[in-house]
Amino acid sequence: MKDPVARTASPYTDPSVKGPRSKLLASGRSLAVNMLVNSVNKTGLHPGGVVPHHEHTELEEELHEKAHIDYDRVAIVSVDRADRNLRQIPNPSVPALYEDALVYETGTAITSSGALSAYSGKKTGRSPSDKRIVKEPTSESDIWWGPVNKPMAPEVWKINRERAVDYLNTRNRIYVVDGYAGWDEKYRIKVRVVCARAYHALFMRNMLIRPPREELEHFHPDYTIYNAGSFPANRYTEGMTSGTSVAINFAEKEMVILGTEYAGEMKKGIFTVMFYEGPIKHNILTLHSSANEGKNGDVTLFFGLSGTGKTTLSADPNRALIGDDEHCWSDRGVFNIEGGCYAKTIGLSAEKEPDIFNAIRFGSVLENVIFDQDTREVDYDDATLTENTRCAYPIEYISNAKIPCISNNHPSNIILLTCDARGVLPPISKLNRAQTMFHFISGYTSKMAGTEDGVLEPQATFSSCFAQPFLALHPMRYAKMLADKIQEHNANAWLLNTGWVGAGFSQGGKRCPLKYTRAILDAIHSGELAKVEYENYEVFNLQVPKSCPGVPSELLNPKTAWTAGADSFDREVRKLGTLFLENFKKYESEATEDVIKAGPVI
Ligand SMILES: Nc1ncnc2c1ncn2[C@@H]1O[C@H](COP(=O)(O)OP(=O)(O)O)[C@@H](O)[C@H]1O
Ligand SMILES: C=C(OP(=O)(O)O)C(=O)O
Ligand SMILES: [Mn+2]
Repeated sequence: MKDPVARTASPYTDPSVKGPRSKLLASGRSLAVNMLVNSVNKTGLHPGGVVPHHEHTELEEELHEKAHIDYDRVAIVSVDRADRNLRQIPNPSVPALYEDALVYETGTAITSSGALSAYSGKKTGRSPSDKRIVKEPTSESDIWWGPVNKPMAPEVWKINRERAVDYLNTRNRIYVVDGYAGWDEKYRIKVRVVCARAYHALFMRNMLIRPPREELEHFHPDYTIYNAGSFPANRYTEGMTSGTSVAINFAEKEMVILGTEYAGEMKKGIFTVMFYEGPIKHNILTLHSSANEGKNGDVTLFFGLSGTGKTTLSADPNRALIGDDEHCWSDRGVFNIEGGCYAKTIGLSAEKEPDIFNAIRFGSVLENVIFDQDTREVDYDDATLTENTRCAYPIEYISNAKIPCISNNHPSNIILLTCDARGVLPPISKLNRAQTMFHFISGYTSKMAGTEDGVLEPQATFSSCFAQPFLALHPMRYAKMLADKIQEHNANAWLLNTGWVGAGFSQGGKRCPLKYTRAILDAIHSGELAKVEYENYEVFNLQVPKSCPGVPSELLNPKTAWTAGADSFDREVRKLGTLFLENFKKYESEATEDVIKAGPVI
């Protein structure tokens, strides 16, 4: 008999739901072809939601009927773990999650290196415009309201929460994963994830810190995530602008996900919780950065938006990995928030990124990759489904990870990563205090295709603290904390452009080869780069080295590196400089004079 759990609402995860994908699967074509056609032909899907409207009405009626018959099940998910006909699987093992994912989630498979390959359906990146914070008295006056944190009325929260819980309760199997966020016991929060897909459960098992078995027995979560991502929000619910909704309620300490199966929403949701609780409760600074530690215990932080190189550059054979994405800086040092890494896999190769390549094995979750049906070899160059192909693995899969992921030392080097598709910012510049604050508050990068829904080509973006989509409080609050910490601990700061050199993306330049970026980092860590001669880079007034071991000197100054003509160079420099100045206007009233003056001069 067919297990009723397979009756999920998404044509991506259920062949019995009529949709483009199920028809293709029935036709017996290879997965790669199905995926290819499917990614092009999404016309059967409602533009705003995961499920075509005509398909979900029938399903919804059924769900409502069930909910009325057995309404007290709502409480089962939220309070009571007892099994009343419903299979709740608390903290399943990795093999058990593999088995369930393979049986109940169409398209899921084991790849040749032993990783679990899963598909997130229509959403293959985060949906920042569908993120909401519940407006309630305990957090209202602290939250930085605006385009990042849009308010959700408590009534709407209740509707969405109940919709998610009802949906989860109609599943024959739901998974409960418990873990910690934060390696420092003093500051960590206990997180519970309740979800319908084994893929999501394994993802969060990898990304949270895995408690010892005995600590799971009496685990009382601080925060609970209800992930009903394969079921949409009701677009007619007030305030819903699409079928996707990602909402956080700081008073209830809950998060509800509807209408997106992209697993990254969960980890970044917890990150927002840490951006809220860190400064408010503990006076610690939450950072969108990776971190690693040298043999002498010197810590480097790599701040940067998605795609700038946090994950890639923090995995360094000469340095112990503390974490690849989310950290806190307390008065005791730096700790990782997560128990795993979430690496981009597009273009991945064993030669260029051996640590990450070797981490893709049994227990790792590959997301939205294409693999050969016969050999199960993954084609990491295939972006058919998305540029944002990913792998989530436990941090101990990186052989030189530092476990516990915490350092009692304060950072010696602060690296602000940017991926400038204009080729205007130098590959490396040394920053003084004021420049560090200017660039941290500005948070410039070129957003590349992939991680966020709808971004298809490089877009100049300014994202304060290199973390705007995740900030809970006003950016200046974090910036001031950073300034104090840098001052107190006397850290060096650098601006490192992992983006285009020689010319911009639109003039046919190319991205700085990874080997040069790594050589720059080696020179920073060995202390050599601090000793070379520097020159001033006009307009931006950045100090750039005249030489760096392992890097062709002509690449170091964009003016000498530029191959597309002096006119276009001047134009691009001015354009980017102007964008910086315009963006900074909104912070001028709160920034000090020296920081305002540290920007470009045109
Ligand atoms: N010079 C470079 N430095 C860092 N990453 C680079 C460079 N050139 C290409 N890349 C690629 O850019 C991507 C950087 O992404 P990632 O490290 O995941 O960023 P983040 O963790 O900040 O989101 C990787 O796919 C990496 O292979
Ligand atoms: C998972 C993410 O992190 P990053 O791209 O910074 O690695 C994200 O931004 O969704
Ligand atoms: Mn990353």
